[in-house]
Amino acid sequence: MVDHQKAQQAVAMLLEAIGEDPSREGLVETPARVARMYEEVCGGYDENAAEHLSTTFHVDGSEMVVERDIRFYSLCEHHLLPFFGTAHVAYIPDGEVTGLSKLARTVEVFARRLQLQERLTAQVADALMDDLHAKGAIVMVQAEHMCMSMRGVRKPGSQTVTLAKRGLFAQDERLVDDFFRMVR
Ligand SMILES: Nc1nc2c(ncn2[C@@H]2O[C@H](COP(=O)(O)OP(=O)(O)OP(=O)(O)O)[C@@H](O)[C@H]2O)c(=O)[nH]1
Ligand SMILES: [Zn+2]
Repeated sequence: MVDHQKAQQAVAMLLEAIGEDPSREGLVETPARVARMYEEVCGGYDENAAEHLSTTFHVDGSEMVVERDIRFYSLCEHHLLPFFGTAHVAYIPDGEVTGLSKLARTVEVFARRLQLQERLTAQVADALMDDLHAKGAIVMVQAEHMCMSMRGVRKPGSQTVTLAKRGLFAQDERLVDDFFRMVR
């Protein structure tokens, strides 16, 4: 939960710090709006991947399940600027599959926080292993970081690609190749 009073004070101070007048008409409501925005974009702190992944269905086989092109928005913890792109998530079930939407929900749980792309990628893979008890999990994230596009090194369009492999995917390169074929 966001402390709205604290967030509003902080935003008002930031507006003053950049030379703005927080009391001018267009800005009067801004601290409250920004506090509400953080409630939404950092809502993942109040959520638990294990709850989403507890919706399961029995299956006989253990074939790979892939959910690809899951669009997400997150915030980089260094600059508080967005990074956004797509996640491809796959796992090898151990008798239980989860609802398809729960894979995207798991991405949301970890994206709606202050993040590093590497940690986001790893946390989704770890949740599939720990909470869904998958035999293997693999997560590939491709994203553009606004802190590299609109400021700093100013390289719009460059994409950061991260990969996390767990369980069977860490042991068998052929499974990784299958995954890459399926998400291409
Ligand atoms: N590994 C990693 N780095 C990130 C991520 N998001 C932003 N960064 C980087 O974090 C670094 C912070 O570097 P610093 O030198 O402390 O900060 P800075 O002076 O603002 O750096 P510049 O962005 O190079 O101007 C930068 O290189 C960013 O590109 C991420 O998700 N993962
Ligand atoms: Zn950044």
